[in-house]
Amino acid sequence: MTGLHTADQVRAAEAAVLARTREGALMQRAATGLATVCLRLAGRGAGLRVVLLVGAGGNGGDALWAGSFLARRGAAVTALLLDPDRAHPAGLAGLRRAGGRVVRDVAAAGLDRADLVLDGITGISGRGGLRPAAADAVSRAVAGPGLLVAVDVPSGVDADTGAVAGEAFPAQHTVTFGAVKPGLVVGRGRGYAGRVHLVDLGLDLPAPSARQLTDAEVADLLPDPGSGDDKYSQGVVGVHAGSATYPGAAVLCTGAALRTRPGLVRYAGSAVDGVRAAWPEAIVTDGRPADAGRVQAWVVGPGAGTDDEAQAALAEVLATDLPVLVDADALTLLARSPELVRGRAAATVLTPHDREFTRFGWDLGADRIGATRAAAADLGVTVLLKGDATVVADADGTTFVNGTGTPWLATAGTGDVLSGVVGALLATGLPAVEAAAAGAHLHGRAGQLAAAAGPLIASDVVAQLPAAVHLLRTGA
Ligand SMILES: NC(=O)C1=CN([C@@H]2O[C@H](COP(=O)(O)OP(=O)(O)OC[C@H]3O[C@@H](n4cnc5c(N)ncnc54)[C@H](O)[C@@H]3O)[C@@H](O)[C@H]2O)[C@@H](O)CC1
Ligand SMILES: Nc1ncnc2c1ncn2[C@@H]1O[C@H](COP(=O)(O)OP(=O)(O)O)[C@@H](O)[C@H]1O
Ligand SMILES: [K+]
Repeated sequence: MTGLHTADQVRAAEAAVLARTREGALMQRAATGLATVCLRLAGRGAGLRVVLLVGAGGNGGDALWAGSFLARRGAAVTALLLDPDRAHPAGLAGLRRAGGRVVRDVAAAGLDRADLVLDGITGISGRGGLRPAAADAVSRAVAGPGLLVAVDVPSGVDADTGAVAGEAFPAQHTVTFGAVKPGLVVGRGRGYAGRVHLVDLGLDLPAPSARQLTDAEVADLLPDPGSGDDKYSQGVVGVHAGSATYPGAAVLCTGAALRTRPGLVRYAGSAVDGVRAAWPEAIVTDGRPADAGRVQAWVVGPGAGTDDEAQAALAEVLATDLPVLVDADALTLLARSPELVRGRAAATVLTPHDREFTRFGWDLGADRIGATRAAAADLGVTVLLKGDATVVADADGTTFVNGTGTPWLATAGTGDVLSGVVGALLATGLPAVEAAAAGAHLHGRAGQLAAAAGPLIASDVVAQLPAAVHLLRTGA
């Protein structure tokens, strides 16, 4: 598990270490880790042309100390001071002692011929978009040839939310200290962080504010059937999806449920012919959900339409004492009568994309974790907010950020596949927030496998689910 810790959590943990170590020791530990990653990425120290973008705070201090370390390894290091009067004094003196050059004029920094640019403008205390001088230096760094490495957090990115208010440093790598911050893996910040490298500072951290699952953890949530299992004991999932006009959603959702946990999938709805033809393994009825037979969880909504019949089916499954996943058209219906889920005793999982999310009247600003948590608390449900980094939150605040997937998943029908995957996991009896987070992880891995063969369509993701389960278990 990767724990995601907020800036305040890291600051508090750092304060405890600062109180018992000599001055500067923690920063030098961070800077040594940073320089070590830089040497690995660059492949050499000798002759390396390094430019440090140095802001007014501790983040600039890290860059300066890492610069002295690199200079001692033979690198030609230039520090560009963006706020010269406030540059970290000890870090600056250290760099000068190591033979580094210090400039105030961006034109003199050599960004047009740098091998490596270290962004030490702002870290966890940065606020808002970059100020003009910093923004100018960043755009020159981007135009130049150097590898772009952010120190702790890409400057201009909010460490907690990933919000980017103006200009920001588009890092290829981010070397972060003590803990991974949420803003590096969610929202727009994810795109600015590039590959994230964690330098362990030995901090005593509290419980993380959010978590990212690993392959092995998701594999543990998907145990193989045992000798005592039969087709019912692994959890039976019911799917109410599709319509005569949109049979595809029913086929994708049912197929995804079968490919995730092929015990038994029951389908109820008007796309019955299409489902039967595609998946002879499913047990189908063209009647209402109540006619389908016993299930342990329901998926309702993909392609199901918003007519009276769809409304009745939604009300019917929500009136059961079973876990229910509400997606797509059923979200449009639910947004009109959210009282249907308030106070349900069994779990309800909502899987909106951005437009479906705002239909509930919830604000979706730049803080996707905060918005998802607030929505979950509002209705007392589990919310899975889709996106390039899908966020899952429970009403009690438990939060996961998904770390798998590919932009190729931005294609019609992949959301229907996700519903089937999560529905199947809900039927196995997993707590809703774990089923949703594990389902998003598995769906993303299946998408990555499908994308490896070229542009993917949603049925490719269904086809790759068994291989993705294998990958989670074996790493291969
Ligand atoms: N205190 C310590 O011993 C340690 C500090 N660490 C580093 O220190 C950082 C935190 O340092 P600070 O709290 O001093 O603050 P930061 O270095 O994160 O930045 C705050 C400074 O940047 C300026 N600033 C804020 N927003 C800006 C914007 N939009 N454009 C331009 N400038 C802006 C402010 O004037 C402020 O002085 C961490 O991210 C980490 O890199 C690490 O070295 C770990 C140890
Ligand atoms: N840029 C992206 N990068 C990664 N995954 C994405 C991206 N855009 C969308 N996805 C994923 O693709 C799926 C799309 O779901 P959805 O919008 O409901 O599509 P549909 O309704 O056509 O099935 C979600 O799982 C979402 O997280
Ligand atoms: K930075």
